[in-house]
Amino acid sequence: MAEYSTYGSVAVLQVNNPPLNTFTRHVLQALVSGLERAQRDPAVRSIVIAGKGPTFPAGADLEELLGTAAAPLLSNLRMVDKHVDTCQKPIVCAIHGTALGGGFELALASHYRLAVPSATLSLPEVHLGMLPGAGGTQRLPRVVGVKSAIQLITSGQDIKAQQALTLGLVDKIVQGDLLKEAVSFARSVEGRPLEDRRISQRTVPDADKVDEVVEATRKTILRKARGAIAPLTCVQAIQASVLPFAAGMAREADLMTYLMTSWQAAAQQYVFFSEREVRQWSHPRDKHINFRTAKPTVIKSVGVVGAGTMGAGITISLLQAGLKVVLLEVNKKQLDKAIAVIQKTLRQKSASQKMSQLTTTMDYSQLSDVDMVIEAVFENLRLKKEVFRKLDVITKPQAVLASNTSGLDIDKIAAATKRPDKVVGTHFFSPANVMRLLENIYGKKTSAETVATVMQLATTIGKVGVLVGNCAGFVGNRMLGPYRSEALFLLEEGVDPQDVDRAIEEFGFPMGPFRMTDLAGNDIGWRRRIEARLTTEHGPPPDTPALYRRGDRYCPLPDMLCLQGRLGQKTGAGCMMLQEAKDDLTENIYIRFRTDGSVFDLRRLLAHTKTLEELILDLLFADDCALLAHTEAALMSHHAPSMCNRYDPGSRTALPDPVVLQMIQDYRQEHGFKKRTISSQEIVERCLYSLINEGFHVLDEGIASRALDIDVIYLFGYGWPRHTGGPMYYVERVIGLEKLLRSLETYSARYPNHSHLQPSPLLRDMVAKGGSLAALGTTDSKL
Ligand SMILES: CCCCCCCC(=O)CC(=O)SCCNC(=O)CCNC(=O)[C@H](O)C(C)(C)COP(=O)(O)OP(=O)(O)OC[C@H]1O[C@@H](n2cnc3c(N)ncnc32)[C@H](O)[C@@H]1OP(=O)(O)O
Ligand SMILES: NC(=O)C1=CN([C@@H]2O[C@H](COP(=O)(O)OP(=O)(O)OC[C@H]3O[C@@H](n4cnc5c(N)ncnc54)[C@H](O)[C@@H]3O)[C@@H](O)[C@H]2O)C=CC1
Repeated sequence: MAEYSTYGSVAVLQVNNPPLNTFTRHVLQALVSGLERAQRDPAVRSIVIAGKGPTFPAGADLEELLGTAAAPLLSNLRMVDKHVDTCQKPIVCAIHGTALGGGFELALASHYRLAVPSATLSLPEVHLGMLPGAGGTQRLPRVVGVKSAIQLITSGQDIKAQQALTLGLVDKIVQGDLLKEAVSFARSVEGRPLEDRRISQRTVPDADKVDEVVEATRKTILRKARGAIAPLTCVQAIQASVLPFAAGMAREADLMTYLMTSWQAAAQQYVFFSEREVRQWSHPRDKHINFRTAKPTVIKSVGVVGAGTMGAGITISLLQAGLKVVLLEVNKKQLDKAIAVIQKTLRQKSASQKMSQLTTTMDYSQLSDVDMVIEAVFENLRLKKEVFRKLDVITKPQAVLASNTSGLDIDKIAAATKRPDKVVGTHFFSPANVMRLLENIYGKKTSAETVATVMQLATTIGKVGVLVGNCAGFVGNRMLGPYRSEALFLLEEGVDPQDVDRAIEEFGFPMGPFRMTDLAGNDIGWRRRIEARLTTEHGPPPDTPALYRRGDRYCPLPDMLCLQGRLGQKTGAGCMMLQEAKDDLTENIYIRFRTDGSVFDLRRLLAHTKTLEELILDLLFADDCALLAHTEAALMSHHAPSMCNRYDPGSRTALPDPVVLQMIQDYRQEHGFKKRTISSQEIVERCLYSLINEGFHVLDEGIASRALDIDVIYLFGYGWPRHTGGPMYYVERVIGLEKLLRSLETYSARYPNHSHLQPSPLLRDMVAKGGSLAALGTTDSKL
């Protein structure tokens, strides 16, 4: 637990609690005993504390901290802190690996800190809904000042050894044998006065600015982490660091108690464990196929097909993980643009050597040797099937073929090949090199080995892989459907897009549904609806009532906006919406043939073709002309105004657009909707409860095996506020299943034709029988 040894006058205490040397009460007890022994022994003149194996202690053991052992754990932790801080013999911490939370706090309580260059320090408690409650909020500001301490503690960010040296958090970076160096360092400081080495005795350097700093940070936190109590409570604790040390510690302890008993801390700790538990996947339809039984294929090289937004991001992710990539694109201009984006991003990450792992091509035969292909071409089933047919012929037989489709049928794509067992969905999220989620979709014939391979790929590239079943939209986008529909229905009834966004953002989402659509592009959903024959490029399908599709309520507002060229704010650089371009439709929508440079009005072309997708397909496969459709499609949206908001040139701030507001008002009038005042609570409930209700359907159908899979998808792919634990956790632990059911019953009685408000049978059943979401699923839960 804590091994004691002596090297002449130096006592060495090595924490030995593999794999992370976390502090359990027994580890802490052993540390206390070791410290007492060292203090008692007159032959010992200095002490070194280190971690055995791969790391210095990574903090308190969460399972103990959250369970019944919390009280003895905390009291032992305080005892260690006291022993260290008051010790009359110099204590040197020798840091390697990750000194996190209580581990870093122990180091701060010591007199000297040495670290290897690769060491990382941090106080990540805020991510667990807590604060650094072992003196971290009091000692860190005494070293780095209140301003930096607030920044480091409220972000929980990593501090690399070199940065720690600059900040004065470590005294020396050790290049060679850490323990040997620490012992000799300890020997060199024996007998020196210790008072100025005790951080607790120092004063905060920027104490006079504390109120100013706190006020400024509060505003940032309220904007960035709306609804989360831990960051603001951390600030309160840090604010107390200007008081005498003992008073500050007492304040820290009170605030820690408050946080530890809050529902948000429990929610965030659930997130921590769920993020890890999704790796322990099992096949929802056959529990014998799971992470233990299925062996992944080793992937060393990956082909990426399509160098658009997603292809470029996926390529960056793969290169950063050290994989070889062959990036294929049919449009030379697009390929060049992607290469520039990849180069720039890798350069920013100081990873230019990774570019040597990249081959770019327009020739499919270059994919003959890769271990796996990830397809990221346009979202069109016919095109994807065509691409997979080609890949099946060209790639080696054992290669895995994955599609990045955001919702198309994996089985249909697989059927285009002679290796459906090797076909799988790998749904990345935009920006693919930033977003942590990888939604992996197995088809009817996907083999266990293929599933294991893509789940392993997620880990290899630093993503959180979640295994889900195949259905339209899979888990994430399928649940988003009802949420978006309900947001639109709210517009019909009287609220403005900005009201909906505000309510959802106040709940904690970084962006409401309308700002999100503006950013992603309103045309994405439009194309999907056109493909699903819910609408056409010219308006509702013939003989279709304006407000209904297949018997269900439908809001055509987004289609109407698209028809007006209001496609949203694209994520591309320099993209902005110009007020003057609003009504300029024909100029934006065109396709240019490279052969003679002639420009065709897309609207006129469409009049002779079935769908926009089919037109693009025809052009892609035509030999006599190279299509600039992608560029033109981007152009279309670059120049078009946004769906619901106005963006001043150079700004991403959404402003209400009077033209859109007028259009919604006219629409209400035309369809006889009476404007009424709707509360933020109703907005949040109708949008989020309908999304969560769909989550119950998803569980019922076995598309997701566990509620935690859904939570992880929403937390890591859709910006669901982390402090609430995810949609399913939130509804069960905070709202209550019974309340959800009653609310859905009320809303569905009021809106009987909003089918997504009809409570799911699983929800009804669970309320009737008192079931719990945590109990559903396949693996043993830690919680
Ligand atoms: C007045 C009141 C006084 C209150 C005093 C409170 C004292 C405090 O200030 C409170 C604390 O210390 S809270 C803990 C702070 N430490 C952390 O948050 C570290 C969390 N861990 C990590 O970041 C990564 O695991 C890490 C970077 C360390 C390693 O990452 P890897 O990717 O290498 O490994 P993982 O897959 O994440 O982890 C391996 C297994 O270990 C489990 N685990 C990780 N951290 C744990 C921890 N702190 N406690 C218990 N289990 C932990 C993790 O779940 C995983 O388990 P399996 O999935 O079963 O393998
Ligand atoms: N953009 C997003 O936020 C997300 C998109 N997706 C999915 O990823 C896929 C790609 O989306 P984006 O990157 O946004 O599209 P995009 O339009 O930016 O890029 C598609 C690229 O594929 C290329 N392409 C077309 N046919 C090709 C072929 N036969 N061979 C090689 N390249 C070909 C195009 O020239 C274009 O560069 C779609 O299935 C989409 O639904 C998934 C998650 C998020």
